[in-house]
Amino acid sequence: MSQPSPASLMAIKIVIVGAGSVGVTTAYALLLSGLAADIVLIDIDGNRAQGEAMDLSHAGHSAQARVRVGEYEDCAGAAAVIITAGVNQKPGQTRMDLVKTNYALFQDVVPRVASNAPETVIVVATNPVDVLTHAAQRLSGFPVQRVIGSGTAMDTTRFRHELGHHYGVNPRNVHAVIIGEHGDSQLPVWSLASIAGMRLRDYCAQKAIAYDQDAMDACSRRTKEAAYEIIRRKGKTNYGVASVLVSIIEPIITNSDAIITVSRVGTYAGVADVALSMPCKLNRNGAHQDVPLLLSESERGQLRESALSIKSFIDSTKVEGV
Ligand SMILES: NC(=O)C1=CN([C@@H]2O[C@H](COP(=O)(O)OP(=O)(O)OC[C@H]3O[C@@H](n4cnc5c(N)ncnc54)[C@H](O)[C@@H]3O)[C@@H](O)[C@H]2O)C=CC1
Ligand SMILES: CC(=O)C(=O)O
Repeated sequence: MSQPSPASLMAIKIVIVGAGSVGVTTAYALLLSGLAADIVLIDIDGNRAQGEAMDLSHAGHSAQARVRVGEYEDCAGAAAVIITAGVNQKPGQTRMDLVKTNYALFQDVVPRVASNAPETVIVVATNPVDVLTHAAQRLSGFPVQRVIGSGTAMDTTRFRHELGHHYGVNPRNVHAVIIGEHGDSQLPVWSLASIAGMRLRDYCAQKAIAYDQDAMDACSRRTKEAAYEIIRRKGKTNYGVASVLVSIIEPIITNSDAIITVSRVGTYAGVADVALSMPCKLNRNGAHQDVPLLLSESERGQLRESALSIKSFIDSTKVEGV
């Protein structure tokens, strides 16, 4: 697969549905990345979106790149459509508390995206992201690989940050993933976590330091609770997710086969027709699960619990006939 030239990158259009906090921070990060020439914001509050687009336009560092307000017809020809529209958590709420409101919104938004951009890749950020990734796939009728939830890419970033801080290494050089739900039933894959090609216990042995299980548990606990802690203090999260969304968009645009933990519809630990996060290969055709992750028995059990939990919320949206 060939990489697009800088000239063809400049023809790339990305649409962001939802010009709230996550949407505009993502537009800003995308603009500064230089990956897209045409960034289109769609929001029910057209006036505010217009103001955001005007402000963002002045932040571009390329005369060719622009940010503008659009309608659903502008999704035509987009390399990806990112959906960030919807209510966010208030302090103390879980992501699943948002399901009813945001599912209803997806019933309106997704068919309009899909009918105008039948070849695009949909990237879902709205919470609860796994349930809504499943909804977006069903409502769009797209193949599963072309509907991606940002999923635990966010949690994996936080987890690597925690481990990198603990071991004193750059988080980019920590190979460790969070899988399952982008939410309370997520799980760290300790059996595969490594630094410098060594599993964590071997890394500690080689460094002649103790492997501290309590410290590791604290890293995964802080990862799981990060959004709650941030929302308790500032009412929302936006910078981390914007950066993660750009890292998901980049391999779609550049067709570069990056491996990222994103959410996708599939069968996981024996639970069929559910969306959750596993490491996927990302390219212009979406997210591909080529190789099943080698999990320990207990990790597989936890993954099944996570899948069943998400599935129960997916089923609740079906029961209500929405
Ligand atoms: N996946 C992740 O890691 C993260 C997900 N989120 C989620 O992203 C979503 C958005 O969060 P924020 O940007 O903070 O909320 P926000 O309230 O700042 O923005 C939401 C935007 O959606 C727009 N909107 C509402 N209904 C719409 C419709 N029918 N069509 C088009 N636009 C519509 C609103 O006008 C508003 O501009 C929430 O569900 C939140 O939980 C937030 C942070 C991280
Ligand atoms: C809000 C949310 O889902 C997050 O920051 O992880």
